[in-house]
Amino acid sequence: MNEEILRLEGIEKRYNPGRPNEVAVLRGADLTVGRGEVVALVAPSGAGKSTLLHIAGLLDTADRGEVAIAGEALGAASDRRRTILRRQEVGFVYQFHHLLPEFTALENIVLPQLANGTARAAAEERARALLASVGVESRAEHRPAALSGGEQQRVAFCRAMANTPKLLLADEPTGNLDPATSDTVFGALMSLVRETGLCAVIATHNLELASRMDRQVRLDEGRLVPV
Ligand SMILES: Nc1ncnc2c1ncn2[C@@H]1O[C@H](COP(=O)(O)OP(=O)(O)OP(=O)(O)O)[C@@H](O)[C@H]1O
Repeated sequence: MNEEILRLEGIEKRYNPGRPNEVAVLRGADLTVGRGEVVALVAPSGAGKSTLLHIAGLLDTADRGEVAIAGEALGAASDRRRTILRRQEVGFVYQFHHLLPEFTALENIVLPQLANGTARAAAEERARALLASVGVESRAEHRPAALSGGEQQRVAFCRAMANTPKLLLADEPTGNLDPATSDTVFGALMSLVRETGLCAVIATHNLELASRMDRQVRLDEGRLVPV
């Protein structure tokens, strides 16, 4: 395997522990993904895909188990360290774009870079290059509401890539698009990922899209098994 970018080991997660509505979602999930590798995460609705991605992306914590990003084990890391790593090394894409409605496409990609300490001119240059790489450079000055669903999602990919993360996590990134648009937009995402040599974990219900990734894993009773 290439350099290890993401390692999940023995991840356990319950919601509402000790209550009648307790649900043990993850029960010892293991996954290791290397640089340049794209893994499809497939599972029925409610199996825990979002929970797993949130833990992998340091948005949530596991009850047990270890998360390591780019070789750094985060079990004992401070909240501050987790926030820095999340901002610098992880990009997220969701089913719905979550772009800031009052800002243009360009600004939506510039802002995370400014928050990360990049100078404005460099941030704008990178944002324009990213938009061009997914074919929406002509939409740079539009606000999200003036973009089609497929364009919004491409801009969301660019935002996820804004700070040149090592790890991209995507939760049903084309789940809200019609099949033809989903296909084109997924193609744009894959080219962007391939060009940058990113490591990616992409949750999808779409088995055809899953088959276009390097390998597939399935969540089965809280554990990850190869497909
Ligand atoms: N904050 C929470 N509190 C209680 N239960 C939760 C919480 N978040 C998720 N769950 C439950 O945990 C289980 C896994 O949820 P999760 O969203 O991770 O699944 P998923 O595989 O991503 O589903 P989908 O494909 O429908 O998005 C579900 O049964 C869900 O109801």
